[in-house]
Amino acid sequence: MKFAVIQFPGSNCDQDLMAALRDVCQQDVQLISYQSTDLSAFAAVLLPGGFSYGDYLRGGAIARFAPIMGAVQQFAAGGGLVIGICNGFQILTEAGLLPGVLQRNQGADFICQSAALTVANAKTSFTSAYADQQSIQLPIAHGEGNYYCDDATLAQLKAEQRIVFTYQDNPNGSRANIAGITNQAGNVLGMMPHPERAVEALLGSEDGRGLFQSMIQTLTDKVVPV
Ligand SMILES: NC(=O)CC[C@H](N)C(=O)O
Repeated sequence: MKFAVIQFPGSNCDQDLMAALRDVCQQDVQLISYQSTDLSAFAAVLLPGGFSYGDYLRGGAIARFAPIMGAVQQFAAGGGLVIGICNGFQILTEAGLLPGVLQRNQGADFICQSAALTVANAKTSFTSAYADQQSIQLPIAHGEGNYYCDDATLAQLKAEQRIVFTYQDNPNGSRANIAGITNQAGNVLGMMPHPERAVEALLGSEDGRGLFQSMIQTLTDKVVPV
C-alpha cells in the first residue's frame, strides 16, 4: 500500500506531507513529479499545498493542465482516494474534480494562523478516526481560500453530507463556513487547512493525524485477506 505525493513546480508542502505519512504514520510514500502520467502503483494520491506555477491566473489554474492530472482524473474515476490540501484543493476544483471555486480571501489578506474547525461529517474515508462534530485545531495559510459555490451546489453539498470540515470562526469569507468538501462518490476530498502541519505535539497540534489515520484505515479495510 503506497501513497503518492504529487510535486508541482511551486509546491511547498510536499515534504511536510511526505514526513507526516512516512515518519509519523509509518507509511510507504513516494514523491511523484507533475510530469509523470502513471499512478497505477498507488493506493492513494495526495496533492500538496503551495504556489503551483506561482499561482498565476489563480491558484491551481495552470496546474490543472500538468501531465499528471490525466492520471489523477483516471485514479479518481476508478474510486481511488485523492486528497488536495490548500493549493491541492484549488487544483482539484480547477480540474473539475470538486465543485465550486476558491476565491481571494475576503479582506484580500494572506492569512496564516491556527483555525478552529468542526468535523462536520466523520463518516467519510478521510474522517472516520474523528468523532462527528469534533472540534479540531489546524493551521491555515492561504490567500485564496474563500470557497464559493452557487445555491444549487450548496444545497446538494448539504443534502449529500459532503461538507466535511467547517470553520468555527470563518477567516476568509467561505460560503457556509466551508473548509473542506468531498466529491459525490466520497473518494475525493479538498480542504484548505493543513493536517500535515499538525501531526506532532511539537508542531502545536496533533489534530491532523486523524485524517491520515482515517485514510490508512479505509485502505487497510479494502485489502482482501488471502
Ligand atoms: N499554502 C498553500 O497551499 C497556499 C495556497 C495558495 N497558493 C494560496 O495562497 O491561496
